[in-house]
Amino acid sequence: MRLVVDEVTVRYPRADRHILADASLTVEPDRTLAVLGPSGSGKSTLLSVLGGLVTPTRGTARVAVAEGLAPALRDVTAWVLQTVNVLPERSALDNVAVAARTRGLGREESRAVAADRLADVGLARRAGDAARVLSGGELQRVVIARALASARPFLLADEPTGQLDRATSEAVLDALFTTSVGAGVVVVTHDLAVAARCDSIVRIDDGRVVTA
Ligand SMILES: Nc1ncnc2c1ncn2[C@@H]1O[C@H](COP(=O)(O)OP(=O)(O)OP(=O)(O)O)[C@@H](O)[C@H]1O
Repeated sequence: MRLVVDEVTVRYPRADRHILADASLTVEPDRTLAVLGPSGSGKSTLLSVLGGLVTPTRGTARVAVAEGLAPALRDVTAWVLQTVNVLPERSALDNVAVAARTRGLGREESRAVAADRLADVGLARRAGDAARVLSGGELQRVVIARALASARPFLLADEPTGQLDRATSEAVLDALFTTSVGAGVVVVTHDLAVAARCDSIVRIDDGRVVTA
């Protein structure tokens, strides 16, 4: 299974310019891909196209499968966003279990999956703590555990280490890259050190995706 963006142009309603223009990209399973580019160049927009949240004005974005009916982009992607969308009063475990529930798992099974994924990112001992008492780096690992708990084949990470210092950022990236083995991972970043840890790097240049 691959994610394929084919000559996609995106122009937001009432915007006076194209954000993406004939952008093409393939996201491979089991590979990590960094997307670089200046602020406003369309990195998050490209990620939203890959996640099926933004429909291209022209061109296509789709899941390509070897045989059978291709699933929708939304059904094969999970998001690692910055931590604003964590429920602060709920425990780390509850926050992660929510994603397992969306897979149709029952309550107890979801909690068991959540506990496993929190252990994967090194947070087993914080599972019962309310999200609001966790540090920024810990919260970001909760967000990764939540994406992993949804068991989607592709992870879309938008500036996953944007607000973290170097050491914390390294720990978060370790969690992301070691636990996501088997998934295709797309990481939008400004940080060259983050990009250097990925299998390949592209840049958005004047609306197009170019190999960096
Ligand atoms: N829903 C929207 N409607 C109109 N314009 C939008 C919308 N979303 C983004 N834009 C505009 O599209 C451009 C690209 O935004 P995008 O968030 O994709 O860039 P980015 O490269 O991720 O930027 P940053 O690095 O600053 O997060 C910006 O000029 C932004 O204002």
